[in-house]
Amino acid sequence: MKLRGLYAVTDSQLLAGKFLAYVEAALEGGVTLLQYRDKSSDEARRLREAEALRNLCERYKTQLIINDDAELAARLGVGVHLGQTDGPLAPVRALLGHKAIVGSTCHASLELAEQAVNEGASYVAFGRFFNSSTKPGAPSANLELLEQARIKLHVPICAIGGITLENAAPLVAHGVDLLAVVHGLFGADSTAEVTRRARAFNDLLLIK
Ligand SMILES: Cc1ncc(COP(=O)(O)OP(=O)(O)O)c(N)n1
Ligand SMILES: Cc1nc(C(=O)O)sc1CCOP(=O)(O)O
Ligand SMILES: [Mg+2]
Repeated sequence: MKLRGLYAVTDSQLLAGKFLAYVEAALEGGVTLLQYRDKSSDEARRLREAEALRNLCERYKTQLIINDDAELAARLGVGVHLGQTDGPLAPVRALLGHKAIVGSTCHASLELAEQAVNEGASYVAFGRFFNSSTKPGAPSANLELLEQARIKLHVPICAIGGITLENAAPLVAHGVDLLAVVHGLFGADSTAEVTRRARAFNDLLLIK
């Protein structure tokens, strides 16, 4: 299966009080991957919310990815996204099996990306490409990196960090398959606007 499209990433603060309504609005507009990103240590809430997202994703035929937490991903039978400080990829690939989606943060490094692919990553994520209010301190990446990545790597390429409808087109033109977005999708003032934005991201990626 070729991974290409909008990669919606949740944010617990931004979505407080409207979590499932906004996520469903995004799914309504079309989401290829949905990442549950919750940096809290409230395990009971994390399990509850992740289960609710898995049910929603099943209804919309969207793939759920859990950020950071391979154990939770294994428990739910879904994918996982790991950063450079979230532990090694190979044992997680072994835990989740060959069909699971396992993503890896590679910042602006082709070397990290090649290593991730060798360890079994399903996609590699580069960023941040623009200023991000969600993660202002993330290291920055640029468009030239994407051209080299497109030539060297044979897995889907994900871009993240400050992506909006206004600045995403050059990323797509430089070969990005997955646009990972928090604020540019969920920082909307209505569910209707979230759905409109999701559709517009898909239009940018020429996805029906
Ligand atoms: C799609 C995607 N790309 C990058 C990240 C960042 O992962 P990481 O560096 O582990 O940082 P946290 O998100 O865990 O704070 C991501 N989550 N998703
Ligand atoms: C979670 C995350 N990781 C990043 C990286 O560069 O690795 S940037 C980022 C935040 C993405 O949120 P927004 O779309 O609101 O900028
Ligand atoms: Mg992480």
